[in-house]
Amino acid sequence: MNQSKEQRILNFVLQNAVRGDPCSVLDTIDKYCSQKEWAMNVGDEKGLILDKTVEEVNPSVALELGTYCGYSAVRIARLLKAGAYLLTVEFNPEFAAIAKQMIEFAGVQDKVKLLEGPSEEIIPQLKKKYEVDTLDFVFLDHWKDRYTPDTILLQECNLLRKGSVLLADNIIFPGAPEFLNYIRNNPHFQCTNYPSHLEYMKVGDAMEKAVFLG
Ligand SMILES: O=C(NCCNC(=O)c1cc(-c2ccc(F)cc2)cc(O)c1O)c1cc(O)ncn1
Ligand SMILES: [Mg+2]
Repeated sequence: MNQSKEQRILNFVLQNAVRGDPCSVLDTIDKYCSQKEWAMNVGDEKGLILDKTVEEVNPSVALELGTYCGYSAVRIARLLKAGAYLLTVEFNPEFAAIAKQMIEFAGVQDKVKLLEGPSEEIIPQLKKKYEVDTLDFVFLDHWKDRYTPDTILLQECNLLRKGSVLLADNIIFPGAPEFLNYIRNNPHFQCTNYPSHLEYMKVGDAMEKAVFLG
C-alpha cells in the first residue's frame, strides 16, 4: 500500500529532525513542504503571526480546530507556559494518527490533547467531558465553511470570555468569505487583518484576529 503524503512528511521528520526539539521539527516540515511536497501546514511565514499572537495572549487553555499533521499544534505548544495546554481537534483519523506521532516526537505531548472527531460534536463536550471553563485562544484552521458555525457554537457553549482571542487561517486562500463577513460585522468582536502568503507559495493569503468583547 503506497504511503500518503502525510506519512512521507512524518518519516522525513523522524529521520531528519531532533527528537524533543520542537523548532527542529517545524524547520524540517517547512524544508520538506517547500522543497519536496506542498502541504497545508500554516507554514513559517504565517507561523510567525501565530507565534506573536500566542505570545501576546499567553493562553492557559488554547483550542485548535484542524490539527492536520500537527505542525501548528507543535508551534503553539512550544510557546505555552508551565501548566498551560492545547486541545486540538482533527476529524480525519489518518491525519490524527500522523499528528499524534509528530507531537510526541517534538516532545510537547504533555501540553497537547488531540481530540479526534468532528468539531461540531467536540465543541459541545469541552466543558463537561474535557473540563474546560473558558478558552483564552482559538486557532481556526479546519474546513473553511466551518469557521462561522463553530464560532457561533463556541459562543452558544459559553466557551468564550471577555478578551478571548480567535485567530483564523486562510482568510484569502482558499478563503473564508462568509466568516469574514460574519466576524467583521459582529459588534461582539474586534477584528484585525494580517496580510501574508499561502504557505510555501507566492500566493496572497491572510489571517484574521478577532477578540471577543463579551
Ligand atoms: O482536511 C480537512 N481540513 C483541512 C482544512 N484546511 C484546509 O482545507 C486548507 C487548505 C489549504 C489549501 C490551499 C491551497 C490549495 F490549492 C488547496 C488547499 C490551505 C490551508 O492552509 C488549509 O488550512 C478536514 C478534513 C475532514 O475530513 N474534515 C474536516 N477537515
Ligand atoms: Mg490553513
